[in-house]
Amino acid sequence: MKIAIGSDHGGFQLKEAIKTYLEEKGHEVNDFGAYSTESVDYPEIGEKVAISVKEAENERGIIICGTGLGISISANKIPGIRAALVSDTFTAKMSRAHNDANILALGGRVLGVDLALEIVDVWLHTEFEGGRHERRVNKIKDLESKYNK
Ligand SMILES: O=C(CO)[C@H](O)[C@H](O)COP(=O)(O)O
Repeated sequence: MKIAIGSDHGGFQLKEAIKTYLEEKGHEVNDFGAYSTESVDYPEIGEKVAISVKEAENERGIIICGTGLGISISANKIPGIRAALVSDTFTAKMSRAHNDANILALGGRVLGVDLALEIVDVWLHTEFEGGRHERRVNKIKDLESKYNK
C-alpha cells in the first residue's frame, strides 16, 4: 500500500518507528516530515499529508503530533479527509469499518511504540463495511459541501 506519513517534532520518534515498521512490511511510505526533533508547526505537515491522500497520491495517511489533536484537527479541514485520532485498537478498527477514515492520527507523547504499531496494523487491515455506514459517511460529505462554499 502507498502510505503518506508525517509528524511534527512531538511525533517525530514515533513516526520513525512506524515508518521503519511499514517499510519492513513492504509498504511504500512517503514521508512528509518532520525530519528531526527540531520544532515545526503541525498544521503544515497535516496539510501536506491530507492533500496527498485527497489527491490519491497515497491511499492512506498517518499523522502524528504530541497528542494527535492539532494535526488531526488540521487535516480534517481539508475536504475529503476523515482523520481519526486513535489511542486503542477497537477505535482503530471502528474508524475504518464505520467511518472509512482515510487518515490515522496518533499522539507521539501519548502512545508507546508497541501499542501504536498494533493500532497501525489493525487500521491498515480493516475494510470499510459500507451499508448504513456509507449513508452516514455520505452525510459527512454533504456537511463538507454545505459549509465549504
Ligand atoms: O500535540 C501537539 C498539538 O496538538 C503538538 O505536538 C504540541 O502542541 C507541541 O508542543 P511543543 O511546541 O511545546 O513541543
